[in-house]
Amino acid sequence: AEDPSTILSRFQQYLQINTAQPHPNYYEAAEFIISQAKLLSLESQTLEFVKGKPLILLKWPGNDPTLPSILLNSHTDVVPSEHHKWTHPPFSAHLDSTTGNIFARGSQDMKCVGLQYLEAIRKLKASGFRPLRNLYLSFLPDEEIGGNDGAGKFVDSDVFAKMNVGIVLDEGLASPTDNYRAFYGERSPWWLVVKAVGAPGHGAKLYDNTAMENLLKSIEIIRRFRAAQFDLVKAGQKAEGEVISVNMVFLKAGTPSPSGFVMNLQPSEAQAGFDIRVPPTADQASLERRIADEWAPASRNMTFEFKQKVSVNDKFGRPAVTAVDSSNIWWELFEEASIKANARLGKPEIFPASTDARYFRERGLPAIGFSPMANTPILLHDHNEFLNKDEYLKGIDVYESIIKTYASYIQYQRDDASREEL
Ligand code: MET
Ligand SMILES: [Zn+2]
Ligand SMILES: [Zn+2]
Repeated sequence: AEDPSTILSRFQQYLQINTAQPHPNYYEAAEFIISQAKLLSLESQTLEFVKGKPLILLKWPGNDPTLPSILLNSHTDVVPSEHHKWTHPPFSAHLDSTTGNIFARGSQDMKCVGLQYLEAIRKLKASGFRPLRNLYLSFLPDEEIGGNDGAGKFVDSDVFAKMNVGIVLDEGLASPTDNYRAFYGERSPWWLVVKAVGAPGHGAKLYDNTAMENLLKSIEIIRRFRAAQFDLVKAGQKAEGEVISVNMVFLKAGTPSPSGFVMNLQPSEAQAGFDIRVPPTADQASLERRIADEWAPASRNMTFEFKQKVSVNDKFGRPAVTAVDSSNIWWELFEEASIKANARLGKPEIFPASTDARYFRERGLPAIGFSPMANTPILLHDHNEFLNKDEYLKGIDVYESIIKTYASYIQYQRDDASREEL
């Protein structure tokens, strides 16, 4: 077997490529991935649906290419970081020799997963394994800024249609406990801007219907809603992914002046932005009504606009979730493979944020969110994001088991039923 330090140094190499938004070095990442693919004799292809945003597609052909394929997805971009607030620079991929923790932006979200797929394939190849069905790996751009130019374009492409994908694996979250976490759905992002207008006037005058007052009423109502949702989580009645979250992310109002803002003028416009995440089981229409009637009512001189509004339903009008019971053979195989790898899974969950998996589920494809990181604090998008080297190495074995199980599964007629209706 290969020396773990060689495996880890490849991970570090990938982490050292600065693919932070808003200017990810996509081409350097692409070059690295393609060079790794070559060493593994995988077919590779660069797709540039949007200029400057390359998508890398790798293929390990199966013995029976007519069977639905497996897609192992990851994204190459990462979120920005405040370098000076980190103990080790975010692109140093520093390996702490005492703890074995590897510090880097992307160590959890989600360069770990992208390379673990490749390392698992390396091991399978070394053992002489041959996949029965086609196995694809996609390394997508754009995830952290919405995915429209990455996953969005990919799922609409002819290339994707020809791949005949049967199951997608995408990212999950770290787990602070011994159990790994698996996700069968995710909350839909609704990015809402509410705007108030009102009569401008002297800063000393008390009068009704100012823009500020109108906006503040909305903010109060939204805060009450937020608190009620949060209470359900705090009381243990609902998981994080099962409530509607709403967080104010900006406030904008006032008349600028050289020294800051004009202090004796009540502005005629004010706005606030909210990041709302809606569970797939939520009543979308009722939330829409709530926004129009209570959060931004025309009667209070308010308007609203969505910067992003992803439907909670798939293209068939059903909640965009993947079945995690015996009706979904891919879920059963996933569980079976985890047991074989000695990986304990918690109860499947709704991912509280958003991933590219939504683009696949929206098309009715089953997708499982999974990042094998147990005993790990959740640090995605945080300072000092890290992954322990042993967790990383263990994750490779878990993927080895999953890929082997998926790629050797022979689809019997019995199991075709659930796919057929797709
Ligand atoms: N993954 C990021 C998030 O959940 C960006 C997704 S685009 C809505 O915020
Ligand atoms: Zn992220
Ligand atoms: Zn991610």
